[in-house]
Amino acid sequence: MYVGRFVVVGPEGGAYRVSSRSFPNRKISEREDALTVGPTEDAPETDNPYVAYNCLRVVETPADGETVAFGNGSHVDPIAEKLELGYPARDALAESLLALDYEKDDYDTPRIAATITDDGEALIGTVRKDALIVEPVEEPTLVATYEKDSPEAIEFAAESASEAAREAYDLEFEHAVCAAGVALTDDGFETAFENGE
Ligand SMILES: NC(=O)c1ncn([C@@H]2O[C@H](COP(=O)(O)O)[C@@H](O)[C@H]2O)c1NC=O
Repeated sequence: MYVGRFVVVGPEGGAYRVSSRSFPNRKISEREDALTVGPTEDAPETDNPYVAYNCLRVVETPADGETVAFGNGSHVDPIAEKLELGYPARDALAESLLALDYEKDDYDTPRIAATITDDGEALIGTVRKDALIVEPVEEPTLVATYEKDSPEAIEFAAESASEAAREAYDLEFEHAVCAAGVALTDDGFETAFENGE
């Protein structure tokens, strides 16, 4: 089954996977406190505005905590910036998803996102053409751009960021390209990525 991009999130960590039929020549790289999706050296040029973006950011909040935000597009930046300003995660997700709205491409591709605070409060969200959903999760939960476009529980056993990236990459959905993983540890959030090399 092809579900496009997806996030998995639970109170202890999560992952974001790029699956793509149209733009498979992409990889994740690390830049300061962000993981970024971008083209590989051999990727054909494109003017599609939706295929290069920060997919995961760890930010410090005014309350001296850390929160991680991840998702499938440019909305990850305003979510992270609002968290840095002290917005509740629910509001940062809802406002940013609604402001940018679903993608104006041939598929009306939904925007999907998740946040986890360092006290283990996890939220999942999506904005589709017909809905805005932001809800708390207590167990690993998946939302994807296509087919599985409402949050649903999923078995996800990863116990570290690199295991999360690997497990998301290996999930039985078609056209895996790359994946980012995050895990909450005693020292804060650790992140990792998997480019299938
Ligand atoms: N975030 C991404 O990595 C991403 N990759 C592709 N898209 C959008 O989704 C459309 C369909 O892509 P695909 O056939 O690879 O699933 C693309 O034309 C593009 O507008 C994306 N936008 C949202 O998921």
